[in-house]
Amino acid sequence: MEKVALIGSGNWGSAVAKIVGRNVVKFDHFDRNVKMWVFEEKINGQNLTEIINTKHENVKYLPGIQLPENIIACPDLLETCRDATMLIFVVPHQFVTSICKQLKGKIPANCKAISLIKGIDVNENGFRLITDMIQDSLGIRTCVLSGANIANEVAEERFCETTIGYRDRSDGELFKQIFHTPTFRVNIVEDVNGVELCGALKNIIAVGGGLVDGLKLGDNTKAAIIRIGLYEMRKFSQMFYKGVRDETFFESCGVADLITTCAGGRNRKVAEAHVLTGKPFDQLEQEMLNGQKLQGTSTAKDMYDILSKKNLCHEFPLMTAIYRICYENLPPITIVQDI
Ligand SMILES: NC(=O)c1ccc[n+]([C@@H]2O[C@H](COP(=O)([O-])OP(=O)(O)OC[C@H]3O[C@@H](n4cnc5c(N)ncnc54)[C@H](O)[C@@H]3O)[C@@H](O)[C@H]2O)c1
Ligand SMILES: O=P(O)(O)OC[C@H](O)CO
Repeated sequence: MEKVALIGSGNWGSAVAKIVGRNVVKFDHFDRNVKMWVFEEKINGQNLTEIINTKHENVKYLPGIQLPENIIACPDLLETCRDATMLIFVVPHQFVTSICKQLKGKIPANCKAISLIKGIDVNENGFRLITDMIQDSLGIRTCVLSGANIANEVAEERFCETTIGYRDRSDGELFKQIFHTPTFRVNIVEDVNGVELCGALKNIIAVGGGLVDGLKLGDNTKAAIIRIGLYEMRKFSQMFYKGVRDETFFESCGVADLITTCAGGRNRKVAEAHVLTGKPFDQLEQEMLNGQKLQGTSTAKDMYDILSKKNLCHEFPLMTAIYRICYENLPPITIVQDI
């Protein structure tokens, strides 16, 4: 019997909880109850976990969407994961290190994981993919899921696709069972690194998409940013991870996610507001996202740290320009002057 646990309950975590809660009851080999770890907070004096478990709605991060009653919100990370055999990591990437530290040695040996996180981990020793962090620190095989998946649209059951990257095909197929629905179509591919890098790097390009929207440069410019962005994403991925496949960039995790995120994502929205108001990104994140996290600016910084250390900035002019606009106060128009 497989037992699924969700680590995270933000906008995407809650949308995914709706899918997973409904899917596990369709198969005999899944336990029907799914615990979901919630980073506890008070909403009008009441714990968010209590609200989710009574109202069956995450009123802060996914308001208006009913969650299945077999999704059980839990404020204790170890309690959530203690007897799980399938872990779904769906938190902003900056929190993964601390979560893995807490889980080390505390989860069953037969556990498998999947990361729905779009970001990379950079420290003084270099950078790591989130799936590698989870796999190395917990000693469990880890897949990745990434695609053109704006959480609210997925939660409203509007048709879309997504991509699961696996190392072991049986893991890919098992995870597909808990995610695939007629309106959330899953394709599985044997390219964990490629799928994950697409999801992480597209957040930087989404900031670029928002900058050109704020500058009102029009659709041709936006298309150019998307094309150059896709080119730099593939170049970086294949430069650092030799097995990354060209075909992965044609999956939902690749070109489709880039289009969606440059059209309707949070990174795009906040970057546009940065141009229109002149306010810094961290202030706009606070003002506009109601506790949700922006990933694109911090990933742009992470990328710049990697590229500058390796003297490669000139090979990635778009990502470098986006970093400089976000962190060195360069005027937004330099996005089209420096590429
Ligand atoms: N929202 C989307 O449309 C979407 C879609 C696909 C992928 N993703 C990716 O999914 C991942 C999770 O994003 P999200 O949208 O679910 O989150 P979010 O930005 O909506 O919410 C932030 C979450 O972080 C939690 N949090 C705050 N402080 C914390 C701490 N110290 N430790 C642990 N958790 C803390 C909050 O409680 C909240 O659940 C990200 O990597 C994101 O890029 C998001
Ligand atoms: O809202 P964003 O910019 O974090 O993007 C959300 C998803 O990653 C789109 O697939």
